[in-house]
Amino acid sequence: MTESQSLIQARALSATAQQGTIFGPLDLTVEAGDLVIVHGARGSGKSALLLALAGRFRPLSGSLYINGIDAIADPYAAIVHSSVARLGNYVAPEDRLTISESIAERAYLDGISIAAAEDRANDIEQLLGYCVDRNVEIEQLDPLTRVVVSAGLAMLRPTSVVVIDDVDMVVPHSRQFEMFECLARLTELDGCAIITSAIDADTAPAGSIRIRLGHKAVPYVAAIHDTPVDIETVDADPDSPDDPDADQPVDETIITRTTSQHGS
Ligand SMILES: Nc1ncnc2c1ncn2[C@@H]1O[C@H](COP(=O)(O)OP(=O)(O)OP(=O)(O)O)[C@@H](O)[C@H]1O
Repeated sequence: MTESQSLIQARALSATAQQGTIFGPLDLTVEAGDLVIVHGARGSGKSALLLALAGRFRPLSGSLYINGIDAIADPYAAIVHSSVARLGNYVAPEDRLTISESIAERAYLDGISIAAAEDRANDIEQLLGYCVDRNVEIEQLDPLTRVVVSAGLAMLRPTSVVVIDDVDMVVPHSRQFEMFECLARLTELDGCAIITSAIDADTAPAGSIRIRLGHKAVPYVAAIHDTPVDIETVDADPDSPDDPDADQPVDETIITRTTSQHGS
């Protein structure tokens, strides 16, 4: 059953629909503490790839291990090790619930006690160094806090892989570096990995893995890079608006890792 200690190990992973390739093929290795940013144009397959890396997309070609479990042969065993914080229009915290109510709802859905969920919420707040008023409704939160709370709710049940789609949808560009830093810090809670999607990844913090998908969900020749790799060192300075992948071909899947240390 166990192929490696990596949280995710994908080889030649791809998904295809009648219309053509949705994403891939790609090789990817994700370790504990990794923040991954899947980016690309609308329709490039970001949501589908996030679903796949959470063990919730079928059919897939290639191989995919989540926490050492073969997610293609045994998806129900694999999804126990992953959690979805936000996915397209299908999964998202309910706007009109308060934080307290959201914690209780997520506890119920994840089969843990409310007391255990509240303890975890306290641990998360301690890790991040700030508290959120539990009586505030989700829709009243500022956009950055809303993304971080979404991730936190998905981590009330200890998990290895958290996916959170469209993180840049509501958070202004000027705060995206801070948002990614918060998400990177959250990975320290259990040594999990957080996999996000965004249109751009120019605010990716140092140490994160960027996966740029080709622009079209149609057949294309993908450049496959075995990761983690240091294809290039990227200036993760939040003041630098340049997309480090901007000069790369747009029809390829490109995986890069910034400098080797988080936050360095
Ligand atoms: N299960 C599926 N079966 C068939 N086609 C699919 C499936 N999932 C996604 N697709 C198609 O794959 C393409 C990529 O969709 P996806 O939603 O993953 O892209 P995206 O990059 O997340 O887009 P957006 O930025 O708009 O959220 C779309 O054309 C979509 O219709």
